[in-house]
Amino acid sequence: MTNNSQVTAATLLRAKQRDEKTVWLTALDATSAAIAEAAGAEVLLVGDSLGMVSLGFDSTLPVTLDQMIHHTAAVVRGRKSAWVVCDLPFGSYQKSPEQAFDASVAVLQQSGCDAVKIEGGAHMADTIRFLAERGIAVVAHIGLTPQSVKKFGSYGKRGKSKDEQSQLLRDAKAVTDAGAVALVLENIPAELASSITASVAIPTVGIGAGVNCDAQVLVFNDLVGLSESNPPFAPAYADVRRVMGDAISSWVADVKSGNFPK
Ligand SMILES: Nc1nc(=O)c2c([nH]1)NC[C@@H]1CN(c3ccc(C(=O)N[C@@H](CCC(=O)O)C(=O)O)cc3)CN21
Ligand SMILES: CC(C)C(=O)C(=O)O
Ligand SMILES: [Mg+2]
Repeated sequence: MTNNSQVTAATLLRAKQRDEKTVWLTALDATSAAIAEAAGAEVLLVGDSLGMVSLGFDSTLPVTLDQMIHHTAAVVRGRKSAWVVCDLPFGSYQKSPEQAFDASVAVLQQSGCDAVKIEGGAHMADTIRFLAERGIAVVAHIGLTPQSVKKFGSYGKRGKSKDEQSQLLRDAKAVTDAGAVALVLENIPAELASSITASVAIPTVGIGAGVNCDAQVLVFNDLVGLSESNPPFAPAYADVRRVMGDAISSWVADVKSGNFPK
């Protein structure tokens, strides 16, 4: 899937059916979108993790719908053919299907993105169905759901007990039946992610969920080594934080010593 045609939900479904991996990456703005897409990312997820990696919050809870729209519109301006998904932020969709519909309409109209993502399983199935029946592409997200960190108290692995594992399997089926077009599986055992992937028709997108998912996603800043620290499941493939720091400190030294401009 490396041509320039527009990526759609159907592209991702076809890839699952052909057993081809797809690559998702978060993007924050037009620059990160262009870099990610040029390097081969097929889906750009404007994750609410941007509240932590770009906006300096200590969780994703303070992120607002307007902030998500602002960043998503920039990502849309920076992409060429990638599918752009916007995380609906905490508080913008949990109250009712109608509230989720209004938030989705605002995001789709004001940013030009392609799909919305919501956290939650069986308890969000009515909302997913409400949106899907009205023509909205919805990505679901189960396992570790960071917007519930105040309830669970940590970002630890989910699906460790048998009970939790069967609940997550039920969640995956419920969001699939409700019409979700893809399903993010975050920080769950690889074997569980593997059985979920085999038991649902829609593509699964793993982050900390092992190799047997249909797609993988990471947070842009973690992947390039720009974050101060990474989750245990997110390896840094470069040390961009050091590269940037070195460039800036060389320039600072040149300014101080009168060697800039030359
Ligand atoms: N930069 C960044 N990358 C992410 O992947 C990310 C964010 N931010 N912000 C929102 C959430 C939070 N995420 C996290 C953060 C920490 C762990 C982590 O350290 N997990 C440990 C256990 C931690 C604990 O028990 O408190 C683990 O072993 O799973 C996992 C996911 C994933 N998401
Ligand atoms: C890591 C992905 C799945 C996410 O929800 C985010 O970046 O906010
Ligand atoms: Mg998120």
